[in-house]
Amino acid sequence: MTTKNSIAAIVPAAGVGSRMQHNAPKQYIKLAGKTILEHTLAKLSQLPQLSRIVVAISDTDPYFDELPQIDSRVIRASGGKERADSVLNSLFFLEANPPQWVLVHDAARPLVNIDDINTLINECIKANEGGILASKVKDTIKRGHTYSEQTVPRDDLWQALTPQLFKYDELKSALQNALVNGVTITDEASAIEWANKPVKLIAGRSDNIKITTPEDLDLAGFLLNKQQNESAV
Ligand SMILES: Nc1ccn([C@@H]2O[C@H](COP(=O)(O)OP(=O)(O)OP(=O)(O)O)[C@@H](O)[C@H]2O)c(=O)n1
Ligand SMILES: C[C@](O)(CO)[C@H](O)COP(=O)(O)O
Repeated sequence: MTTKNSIAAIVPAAGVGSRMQHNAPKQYIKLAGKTILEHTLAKLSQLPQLSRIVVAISDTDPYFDELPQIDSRVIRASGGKERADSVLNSLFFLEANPPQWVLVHDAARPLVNIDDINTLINECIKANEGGILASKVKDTIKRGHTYSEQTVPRDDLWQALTPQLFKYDELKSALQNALVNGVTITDEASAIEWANKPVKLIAGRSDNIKITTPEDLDLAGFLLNKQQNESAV
């Protein structure tokens, strides 16, 4: 029996961080005194409406179990080959006692704003539709490889962020069907779109960056320190 409007978080944290070119997966890089994953989990622990926080971790990850416990709701699940596989594994992990909604948030996005997450949750539950945090594209976008072939009209272009919030049953079936059909899935919304279901776009702060390459670290470290100083006041 699924509790109405119950929400479980899923945190994909099983990547290797190849683009970061670091000797450990990027989610374990320390910024402002804690690992990126600890910062992200500390953010989600500020959401009382989350029943569980499932963290998808590689089975060969030697770091996660060494971290201090952030929140009693945090549970380790097995990651997968790709991000979508890690999310689907986490959905299967929850199937014995499924929530109504799942909030999927990248471990690599520790800067997320709590008010943005609450807005996403409130708007989606009010509309009874899934949705994502996204930020309007601010730059001119070009399509091409080594030469610009096209300037892409940007009036209705958004950059998808996380969290992404969807009904448990809808996301599980959409992800399974998309992956079985060989569809490239880089976020949960792309699976939901493939299933021809609506995805609400909720404007979120553009400093909710995904820490991906080395040049992201200085900015992320500065912003995490700033957030910690602000919350200490
Ligand atoms: N098989 C995977 C791959 C990625 N992720 C997670 O998905 C999030 C976003 O993915 P990305 O930024 O691409 O992380 P990596 O895959 O680790 O980075 P890279 O592509 O540079 O290897 C990260 O928190 C990452 O840990 C995951 O849980 N399982
Ligand atoms: C889910 C995501 O963060 C939305 O922008 C993005 O698609 C993850 O992509 P990645 O290549 O797995 O980092």
